[in-house]
Amino acid sequence: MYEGDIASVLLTEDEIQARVKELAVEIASRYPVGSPQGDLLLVGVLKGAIFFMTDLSRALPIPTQMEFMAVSSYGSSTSSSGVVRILKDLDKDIAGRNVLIVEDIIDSGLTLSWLMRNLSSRDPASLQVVTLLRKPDAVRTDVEVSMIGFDIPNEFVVGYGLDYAERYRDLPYIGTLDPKVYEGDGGM
Ligand SMILES: O=P(O)(O)OC[C@H]1O[C@H](OP(=O)(O)OP(=O)(O)O)[C@H](O)[C@@H]1O
Ligand SMILES: Nc1nc2[nH]cnc2c(=O)[nH]1
Repeated sequence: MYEGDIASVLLTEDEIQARVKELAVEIASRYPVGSPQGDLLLVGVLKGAIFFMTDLSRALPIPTQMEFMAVSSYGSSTSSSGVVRILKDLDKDIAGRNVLIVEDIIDSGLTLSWLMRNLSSRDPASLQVVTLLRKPDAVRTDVEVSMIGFDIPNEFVVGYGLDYAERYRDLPYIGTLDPKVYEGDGGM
């Protein structure tokens, strides 16, 4: 699939799945079952986190509920516009709940720091973040992310939910794109 478009495989399907299971154990140890705040509420950030969210929720040995929010700051470019837009808001009130934001990637950190501010203002009992991937620039942002799948180099990656111009999300692994794909698009 996508013959010739992928320059290198950064994380194989097996590596991703093994790490997701480890993260699930870590998360379960942080949230006691039967807490007065009810089941842990996973807030998946669409569209990129879709596969991470579904794999993680099924690997978690504790009951969870799911909400989704769609935000966009990239459009069809490979760098953040810096302007975060809500494309779909949560369906439910999160006041008093234990909320875990499920992100696919933290790159500039703009999306996450905006999300943290936005969701904190809705008075959850607790608000934490798990991200599958983190890039070097994200380390400089003010948001504390305690659960990280992989620290990756500063390269534009696709697959396992991550797209370039809406393509490649359906790859089961994470890889880098051959420059020929975005040359001429003005995206990089
Ligand atoms: O740390 P940042 O530089 O803000 O980048 C991270 C965000 O960028 C991607 O979303 P995108 O806006 O591309 O939307 P998508 O998930 O629908 O592809 C990704 O899913 C993160 O949410
Ligand atoms: N597909 C994709 N989306 C991103 N959003 C922020 N960084 C990235 C990246 O490296 N790849």
